[in-house]
Amino acid sequence: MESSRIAQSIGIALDRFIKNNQDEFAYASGELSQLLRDIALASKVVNREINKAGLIDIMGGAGSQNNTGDDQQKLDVLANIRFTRALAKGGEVCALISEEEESFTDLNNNGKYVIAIDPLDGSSNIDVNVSIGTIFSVYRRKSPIGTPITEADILQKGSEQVAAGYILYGSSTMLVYTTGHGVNCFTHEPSLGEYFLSKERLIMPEDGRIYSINEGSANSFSEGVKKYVQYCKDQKYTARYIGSLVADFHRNMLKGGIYIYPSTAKDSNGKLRLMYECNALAFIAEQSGGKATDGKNRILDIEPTSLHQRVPFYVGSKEMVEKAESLL
Ligand SMILES: O=P(O)(O)OC[C@H]1O[C@](O)(COP(=O)(O)O)[C@@H](O)[C@@H]1O
Ligand SMILES: [Mg+2]
Ligand SMILES: [Mg+2]
Repeated sequence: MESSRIAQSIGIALDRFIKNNQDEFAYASGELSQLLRDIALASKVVNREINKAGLIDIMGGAGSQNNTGDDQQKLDVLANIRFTRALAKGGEVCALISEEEESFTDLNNNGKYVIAIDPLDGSSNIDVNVSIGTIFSVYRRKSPIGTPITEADILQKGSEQVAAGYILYGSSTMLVYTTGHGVNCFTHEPSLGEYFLSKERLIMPEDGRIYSINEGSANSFSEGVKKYVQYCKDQKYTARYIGSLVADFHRNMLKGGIYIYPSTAKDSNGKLRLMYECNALAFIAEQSGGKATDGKNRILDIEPTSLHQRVPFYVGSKEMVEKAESLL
């Protein structure tokens, strides 16, 4: 009796869900389904390694820097290898843009999709056992199959995404994604080694009472940002900042809140990268009823000019983002 109740209580498995919803995909011919499965598989391998962090030698710096000047952590490099390998083997992806690689990587010339990925998000939290993540965006290639990858394939606006998602390696491991038909969340069941649907067509609260911003840089915030932070305090909102974008975003999407990484004196365009952090979360935010801008412009309308460009990021509950914009 007990096992059937547990079986009943566990939602539908990711594979089955992808299959059942395949017709919703643009160009539904199975490749995008396979690609999502490849990402899920790689995330399980990375998850297993993260769970053993501290026991196996994956803590600490890798002794190298990536092209946005961040010190690479061993797990940044390892996660990058795992996802690159899984997508190369899967065969659906022609080019991969990664935070950890200077330029894009050619994978399968007959692949129909281009992926932009932040293999490990929240690197500063790896060694201290705080939630971290992976972020990915999926685009259709523009150039004919079998021909060389072009700039048009690589530098696409966020509004061109056919799918986007993230994996949150937290108290439980979750895969959250959209293909433009709402946002669905899957939770990893360790003993079965499979993802199961835990939240379907998730809706972000229109308003909220949580604000997430690194006030350590407050001295270099613009007057508008200072005004909005003060407004949040006057409203007695709760300040929450994990320092892992995926984790802060996920909490605010469930509870209602706003995450802000503004331009600062140090980074006039903020810190976060358009192609493999902001576009994916902007797509998910909008698909769950939220909003994502750079303070003025819709993130998904920003024309990318380089692989690793940064943008100021205001994302979360619609009314909170609009309030922030009104004070900027
Ligand atoms: O320490 P800061 O300046 O607040 O920055 C934290 C932000 O930087 C990031 O760690 C950047 O991402 P990466 O770890 O992938 O480089 C975000 O996850 C996080 O929100
Ligand atoms: Mg990141
Ligand atoms: Mg990263």
